[in-house]
Amino acid sequence: MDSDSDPDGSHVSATPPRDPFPPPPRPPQPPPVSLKVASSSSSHSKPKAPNPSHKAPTQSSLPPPPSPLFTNLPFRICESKPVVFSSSVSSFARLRSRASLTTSDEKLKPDGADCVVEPPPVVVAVNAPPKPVRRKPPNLITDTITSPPVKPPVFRTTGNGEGNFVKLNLNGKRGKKFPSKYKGVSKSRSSYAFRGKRYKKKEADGQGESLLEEDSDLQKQVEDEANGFISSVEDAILAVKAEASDENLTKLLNLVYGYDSFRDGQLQGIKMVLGGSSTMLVLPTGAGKSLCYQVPAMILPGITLVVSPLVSLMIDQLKHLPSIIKGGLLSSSQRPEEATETLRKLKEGIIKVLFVSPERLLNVEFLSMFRMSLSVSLVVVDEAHCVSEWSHNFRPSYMRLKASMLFSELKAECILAMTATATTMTLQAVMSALEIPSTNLIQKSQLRDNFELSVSLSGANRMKDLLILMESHPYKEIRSIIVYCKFQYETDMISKYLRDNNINAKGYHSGLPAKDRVRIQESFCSNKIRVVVATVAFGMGLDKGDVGAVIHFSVPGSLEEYVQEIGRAGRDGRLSYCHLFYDNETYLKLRSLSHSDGVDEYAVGKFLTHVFSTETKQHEKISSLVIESASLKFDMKEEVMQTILTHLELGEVQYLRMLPQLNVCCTLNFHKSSPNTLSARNTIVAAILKKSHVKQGLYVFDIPAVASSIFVATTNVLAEIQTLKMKGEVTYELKDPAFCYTILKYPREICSLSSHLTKWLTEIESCKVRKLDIMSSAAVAAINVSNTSELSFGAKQTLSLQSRILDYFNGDDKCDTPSKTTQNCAFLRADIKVFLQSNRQAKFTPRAIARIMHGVGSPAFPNSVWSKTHFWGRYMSVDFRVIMEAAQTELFNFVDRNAALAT
Ligand SMILES: Nc1ncnc2c1ncn2[C@@H]1O[C@H](COP(=O)(O)OP(=O)(O)OP(=O)(O)O)[C@@H](O)[C@H]1O
Repeated sequence: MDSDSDPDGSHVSATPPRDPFPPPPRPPQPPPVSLKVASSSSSHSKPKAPNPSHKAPTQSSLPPPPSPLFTNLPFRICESKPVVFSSSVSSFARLRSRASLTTSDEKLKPDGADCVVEPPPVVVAVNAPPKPVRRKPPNLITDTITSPPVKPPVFRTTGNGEGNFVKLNLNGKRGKKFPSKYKGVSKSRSSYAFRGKRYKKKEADGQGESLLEEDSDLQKQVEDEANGFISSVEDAILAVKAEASDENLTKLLNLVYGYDSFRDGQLQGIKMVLGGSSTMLVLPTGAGKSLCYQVPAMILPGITLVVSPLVSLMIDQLKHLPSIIKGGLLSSSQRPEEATETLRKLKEGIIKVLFVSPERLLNVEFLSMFRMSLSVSLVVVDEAHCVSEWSHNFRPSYMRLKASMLFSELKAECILAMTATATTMTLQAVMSALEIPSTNLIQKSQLRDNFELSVSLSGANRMKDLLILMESHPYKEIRSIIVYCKFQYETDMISKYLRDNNINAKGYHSGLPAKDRVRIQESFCSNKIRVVVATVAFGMGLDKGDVGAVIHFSVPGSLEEYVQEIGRAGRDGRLSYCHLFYDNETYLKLRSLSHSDGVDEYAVGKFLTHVFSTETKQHEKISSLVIESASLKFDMKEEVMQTILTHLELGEVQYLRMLPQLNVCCTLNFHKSSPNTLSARNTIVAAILKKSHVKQGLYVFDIPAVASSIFVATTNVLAEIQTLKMKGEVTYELKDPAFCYTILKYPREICSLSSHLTKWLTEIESCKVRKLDIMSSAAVAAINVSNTSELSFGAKQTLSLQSRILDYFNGDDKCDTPSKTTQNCAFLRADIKVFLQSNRQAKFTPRAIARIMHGVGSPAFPNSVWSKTHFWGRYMSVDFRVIMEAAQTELFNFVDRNAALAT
């Protein structure tokens, strides 16, 4: 970790916060002692009521904090003339030199005396008119005023620490001691340790005994404090159980989290859940949605299951659970021992909140465990927009989270779906899948109002523009910054460029080893790294309060993505800066990439024929589809095939049932007994011998085929060969990851099914493109805001983007936005003709040709091969559909010409 910090970084982290009246820090946590432990203890010393004078000063009780005005944007990003899409865009550097002429910047520094910012006159709350907001100043590195000391309340530990995360040893630091149960009471502990040293010396002086007594007094005091804390939490829980009043809930909140009041929407959500009503909760990023399931989890009798799309997100959420709530995690990427340990704790009733991936949740064994012995009070669907194919982040596995399944299989009593970014259409889809009545929607503004949003038009000099931005006020003073890019290579390139220019930056993307990613995130959170240059892989669920700026190096794929990413900034409520570099080339590149998941009816038909082709139409037979070869054969990405299969399982007709993914090809080597001897006493080995072919003395077979032939599950076959391996009888190797499924019903005709599926997938593809167009048009509109009224250019850009975002989330996102692609091109057809003639050996579809013309690879036409063609990416600016139509015509002509030549 040390290698990540450099002199620049340590300077950044050492600088005290600028704000003389900082918002209360995340309150200290109580000692990590579970309710279960507490209930066995009878001697509770009642806690002292937290002394109000010990609380951190709240915003309302203090003079208004200094805050910059909108007009303090450091530069005028662009003149208010319409954007012209050409490569010769105005450079940011030139724009900045124009900006330096505006004098207001100098006068209105963000740390300047008590200026209170009036909020922009835009409705930011759906249900409420805009209120004047007192903005907190941004987090800056040049702060010189130290914060007033904040005395922690008595029973809470300092910081949230590692909480449950460490106890479950999820960080993999095996061999390290678990932190002390009373780790939180750090002061007492350290003085205890110190005294331990003194004790040795004093012992010699004959004073050891009295010190020993003193130490045990301290230990007792710590234990009493912990017990007292638990006792008061238990009392507060009992009070809420008796009456879930605002007062009782607020008491519990204060006790466990140290917060004085609930934020907008929290109390409403908690009460709905406690009342057993399934609820859809839409609150902005950083609004505190997690609290809406954590508080009920303390009250409700059964387990709270939290379904999350990403393991990193789950780990983060587990880490942030208050220590009083015992949590656990189950995901498919876990080691078996970890999963076993979590399951044990679940069965013993130790775990109250279980984070689980959707795949794991729907695992047959998992479901049966719940059915048999565990009761689920609440199922939380986090990032619930993933349920809908109309969201920016659709996950096929989330499609399985249907209310019918959650209620019938898990016997869940209530569902809480949460998101910060969902359009009306997405919300409808989510609520319908989860059977949440429209009356149970709690929706607040989907955008916080502490962002200063800006956009500039950029071009070939984007890196330079970024550097200029980061070296100008206020960015140069901001302590923590995230720069979002679209491509992995950009993160390395830009972070290096920034480092070369003395900015402490690190690149982050999903291609990095997990331990490096964890290290970078930790270094960023502890301010050892100032700037993280990341792809979308960074930040989901990241709750670092003092991120002062988010910069988009490239246009995001949708307004949802933009809102999620800027949502990492200003989570402490302070004013934060979000700048977006818009460039036409990236927009076109992303638009092309939006077509990479598209499919044709022809390919879907071929795929379905394969899925439903079994020698004998045998029901309950386990079929498999080897991912790599199928992907090549049908020219479809793995996710697309998974989406189709999931639809076949969960659509109006259930054609099949998905089984866990598996490496299906097994190569077996017999070592001790001969294969025939073993098969005589083992039915699975007998079936293996029947279904294998022998290659160089090794038996090669398909696991699902063997399992089907003797009517057992694939897991039984795997378990058996594993047992034989333990006995030294065999060794084996597995390969070919595959989708496995059992057919329940054969479609009457493949044609109409493939046409129906293609229509659905094409709508999803168009939805993706439309989202990018809407994002792009919002950015361009902000660049083009006129600068005639008294509002500053920065304020106008903020207003422009805010209103676009809110309109989008509240309105009809199906409306068409004019595309910036060209609809025709004189040489297109002639070029396609030449392309076909020079690649006679390949079998193209119109889509494959359009992808090549757009410079987008696919499984059957990979970049590595096709980027060498002269036409690669040549028609990126021409609408994809226009190219497909031209390609179709030319393909027909090509076939006709060849047929004519042949006759
Ligand atoms: N009532 C409250 N008062 C003060 N702080 C709060 C309150 N509720 C939550 N918080 C704090 O707000 C921060 C953000 O909470 P949380 O991570 O739950 O947000 P979120 O809505 O899930 O955001 P995202 O959608 O971006 O993940 C946390 O640090 C949390 O402790």
